Amino acid sequence: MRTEWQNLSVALAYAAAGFGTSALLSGFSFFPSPFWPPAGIALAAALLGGTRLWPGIFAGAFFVNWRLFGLPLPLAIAISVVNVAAPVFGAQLVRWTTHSKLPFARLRQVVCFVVFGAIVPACLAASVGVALAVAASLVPLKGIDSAWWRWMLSEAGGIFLLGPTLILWLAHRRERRRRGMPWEAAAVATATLVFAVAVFLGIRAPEHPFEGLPYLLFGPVLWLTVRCSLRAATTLLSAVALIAIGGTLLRHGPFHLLGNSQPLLSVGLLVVALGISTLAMGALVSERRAAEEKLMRLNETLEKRVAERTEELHRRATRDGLTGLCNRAYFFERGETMLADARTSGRPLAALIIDVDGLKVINDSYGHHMGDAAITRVAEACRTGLREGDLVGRIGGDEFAALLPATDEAGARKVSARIERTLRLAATPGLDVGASIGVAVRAESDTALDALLRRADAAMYAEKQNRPGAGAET
Ligand SMILES: Nc1nc2c(ncn2[C@@H]2O[C@H](COP(=O)(O)OP(=O)(O)OP(=O)(O)O)[C@@H](O)[C@H]2O)c(=O)[nH]1
Repeated sequence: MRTEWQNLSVALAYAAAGFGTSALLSGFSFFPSPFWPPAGIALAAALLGGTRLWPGIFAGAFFVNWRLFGLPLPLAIAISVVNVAAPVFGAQLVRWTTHSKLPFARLRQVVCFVVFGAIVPACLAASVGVALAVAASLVPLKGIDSAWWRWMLSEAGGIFLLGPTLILWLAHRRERRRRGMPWEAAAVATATLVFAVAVFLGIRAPEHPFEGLPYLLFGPVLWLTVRCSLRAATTLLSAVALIAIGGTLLRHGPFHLLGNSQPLLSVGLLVVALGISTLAMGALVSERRAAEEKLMRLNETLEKRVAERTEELHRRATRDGLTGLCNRAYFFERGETMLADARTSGRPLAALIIDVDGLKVINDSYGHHMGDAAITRVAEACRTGLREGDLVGRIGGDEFAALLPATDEAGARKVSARIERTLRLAATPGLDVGASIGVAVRAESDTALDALLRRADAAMYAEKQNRPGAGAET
């Protein structure tokens, strides 16, 4: 059902554009028309709808050729077939070569659109159309080349007049907006339209000061392309082109100064040149944005990796690889700070030295992996036995140290007992690990951590002497 409605819309749009064009151009010889906007409608339909919209294009073209131009039925059918075949073929070529219905994001796509979507269909339509017109004696043999150029340029002009604008509006692609952009677009578009009206409608041809004025239009149209959006730029281009056509038909505007007999073809050339420049510039802007976005994503990934690596390096520099506790260097670095804080505040600070019992025996009897497991178990017991805010580290092969802020000797002994109990509870068949723990508390004379730890070490040694035989069991 949707396809039928779309075909009907295409047919009506094509017929209305053909009707409007022929009404506008009634003062000119209409065959071939010097400007053909329905070609833009046909290309947009073929590009967005694919081959399924050919009946709509054919119906619109047939109405125009038969009823409006009054061509004999066979010629009307033949030219309508050309009117369908050229855009459908061109659109298929564009889709094959760009893999897109919206071929304006890359410069390569724009080149494909210009060549396959505009030049190829325009040349195809002009060649077959003029041949048919000559065969039907509508165009004299000696006027074949001018008819061909006129037909070709009118198709190409029609395509650039409406094609990209229709495609961009009908594709419903959401465009990224910048703050303030609508105001900027409105201001530039209004100024440009006023300028176009002044140049093409305001001044009659003989009084026109300068035939090059229309080329100033490149500025604002390209401005909109770069600063706002391609859709805004092509819409402005379509509006300016309609003003230029209207003014030129009324014998106003600068193109009558050129002394050529086909001023509308000059309008057509202007529209084609403006259209190609706008699409090319739009593609360059879109490519630059895509590159910037890619760079931003790369940057984010890189920053994430650097943060991860930094964290990893910090972990390796400060942590013991086997137990995950602070390593010796980091324990001393943080421990000195804790001692300094305790000295400043006058609060107690307790130190524990925890030494694994009989690790050598475990290693020798059961292998180093069991020795490692014993070390890990003691580390785990220390971790669970301590509070948050305490500091614990592995400062030697089988030796751990802990600093307990705001803790006196009695408190430290409780912690020591807790660690020993945890170790006893963790005993498993095959691995019974014990540890000797020495306790010391900060003295006023302790200016460095070493002194405090040495006293705790001596206490641990004394403890170890009292409980010989700690080690492994099977
Ligand atoms: N498996 C393993 N063994 C280690 C590691 N670091 C040190 N050791 C070993 O631990 C043992 C420590 O020996 P000692 O200082 O005599 O201590 P011990 O055997 O526990 O004896 P006591 O402390 O008197 O109970 C040595 O054999 C070291 O090789 C380690 O990371 N893994």
